[in-house]
Amino acid sequence: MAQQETHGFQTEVKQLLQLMIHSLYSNKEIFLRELVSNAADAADKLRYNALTNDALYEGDGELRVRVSANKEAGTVTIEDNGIGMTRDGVIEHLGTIAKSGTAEFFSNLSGDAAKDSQLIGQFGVGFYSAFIVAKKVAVETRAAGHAAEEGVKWESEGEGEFSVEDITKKGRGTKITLFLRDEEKEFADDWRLKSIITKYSDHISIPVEMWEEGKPESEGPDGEKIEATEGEWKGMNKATALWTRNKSDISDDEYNEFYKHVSHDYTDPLLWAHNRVEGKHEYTSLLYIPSKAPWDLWNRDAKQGLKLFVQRVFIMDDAESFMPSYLRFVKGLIDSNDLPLNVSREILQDNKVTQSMRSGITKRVLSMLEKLAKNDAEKYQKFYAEFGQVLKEGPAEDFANKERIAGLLRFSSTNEDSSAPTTSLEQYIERMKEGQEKIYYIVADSYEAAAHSPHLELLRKKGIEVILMHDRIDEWLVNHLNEFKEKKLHSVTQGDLELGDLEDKEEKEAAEKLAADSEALVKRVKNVLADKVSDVKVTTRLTDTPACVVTGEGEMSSQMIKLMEAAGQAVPEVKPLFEINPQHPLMERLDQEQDEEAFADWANLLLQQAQLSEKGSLADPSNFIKLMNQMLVASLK
Ligand SMILES: Nc1ncnc2c1ncn2[C@@H]1O[C@H](COP(=O)(O)OP(=O)(O)OP(=O)(O)O)[C@@H](O)[C@H]1O
Repeated sequence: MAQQETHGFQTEVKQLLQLMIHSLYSNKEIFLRELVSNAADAADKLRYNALTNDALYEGDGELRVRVSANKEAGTVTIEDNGIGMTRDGVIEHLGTIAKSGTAEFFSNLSGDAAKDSQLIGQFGVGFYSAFIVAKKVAVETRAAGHAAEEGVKWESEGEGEFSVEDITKKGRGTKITLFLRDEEKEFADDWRLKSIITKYSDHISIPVEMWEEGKPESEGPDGEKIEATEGEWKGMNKATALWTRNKSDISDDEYNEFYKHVSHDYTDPLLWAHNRVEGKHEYTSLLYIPSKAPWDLWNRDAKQGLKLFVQRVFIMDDAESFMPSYLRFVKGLIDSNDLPLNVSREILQDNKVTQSMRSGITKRVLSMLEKLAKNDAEKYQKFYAEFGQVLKEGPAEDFANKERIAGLLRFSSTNEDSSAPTTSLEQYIERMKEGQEKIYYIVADSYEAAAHSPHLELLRKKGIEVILMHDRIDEWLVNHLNEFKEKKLHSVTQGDLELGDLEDKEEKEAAEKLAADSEALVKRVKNVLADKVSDVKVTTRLTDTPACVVTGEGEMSSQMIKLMEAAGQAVPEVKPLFEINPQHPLMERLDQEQDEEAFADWANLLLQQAQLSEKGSLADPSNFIKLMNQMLVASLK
């Protein structure tokens, strides 16, 4: 059945090909890194499958990849004896992109080559990068364990379609031939290929070989005879698994290249930690923090996790059981000596060894970040800008490490004039006023809304710092983070301000006197707003604003209500507490209003104003405008 078929590429593949050719031209040589990387993965997969079926080796267990060039023909060939592909595999893997969220990713590209090339790099170009330099690519492959006649040849010019055809291929594995574009013929050169391989492939754990021509018999400098040598395939790389080597023998470049191999990322990592752990469980971990967030960081179905090896044998990609979700940006691998070689995802899920390793690895990442924050604040800021939001999921997810995670968080604060998150809770505590016992914070929709909130008036006047939270996740965060270093976190928009010793005796007395003097006003306001508010009180937090609304301690905050409403959830009606500032001219004016109807209008207007400032919207905006206009007309008379 030597049938040849033509297939169309999945739309996203066409887009990827287009974009790649146009945006990665300044970094063409990566095609070799990607293809050698795939060959090494194919060798890993074969080894894994052969664990339970030794026959797959077909008598050839020396896995390697060979790279060669043909100058006359203008071709480069990369050939491996790894797992190979079946006909169905070829059509699936070399015709589609299997990552979830791919279509969405492509719809977000801007069309600006420079910007898109960054994104494409993060997306991972893989096999298709062959078309950066090739006008045509031929893949001949045969899956391990299948008959020689079950080989397949895939061919494409990288435009809309590709063909597949049955062939006979004696050797197992995959041979990829690149027919170079005229302007890329420089790559069909052994020296050029060799220099790229040495740059990119030292960390690859199987030999990457090139053909070395034999030399005829010759004469040495003293006339002695030098024997002829035969041509042979020679390894160009160290070919030992990088993580098994001594740290001191591994260069930064090698760590960087290895990162690109395991992560399919395109940029250098920000940071890594390589450790051999001994004791109850033995394992090696090589953990990387990327410098850029991947495109699918927020995609629920995105693959995450570490590459898992057991006694140096590759077991699986994306082993998610070793890392909590709030550290899902960490890439790298672990190599365990304690897990069985036939371990599966299911077994990993509730396994004592996994749990103990997970706890060790989590702590390792946290200390890596703590060290970075301490030693290189600038680099930490870079990290935080990419992954801070994810880290904020930590306190809710990982109770045992709550305090350490909280220590890694950064916020905007009234201590700074910028929205940049640079304040740590530790710094906040260091700057706390004498007598201050709580960490004050506010959560709002934006930095501006938080920084300009009337709830901060008194605190600002007293020089008390407030943490300004304005990320979507912050409300969720403070729901799970009640204290840090034994200091309670206290919302300035909920319940009493609770200034404790920050208020001196005279202030307290003055406040009590004001409250007593305003009793009548409070009562009148309560009367007219009875069905709209839970209570009316004299404020302790305002100085320049006539009134504000707050929610009670333990009640749902207005920010939480907003989030739930936005998510389309039913929210129980919570009546706010209305706080008035009797010293404000508007309140003084209200106090003197004799006409009860006008008084009610004023009170309603002030309540709606306070709600608008708190929520950014009103349930009945036209009523607000009507009242407002009514007042304006009255003032014109
Ligand atoms: N030399 C090879 N031998 C066997 N299978 C291969 C080989 N090269 C590619 N494949 C198959 O094709 C798939 C797609 O490869 P491709 O390089 O496009 O993506 P990837 O390696 O899965 O991920 P990424 O795009 O992030 O590099 C691989 O997952 C693998 O199944």
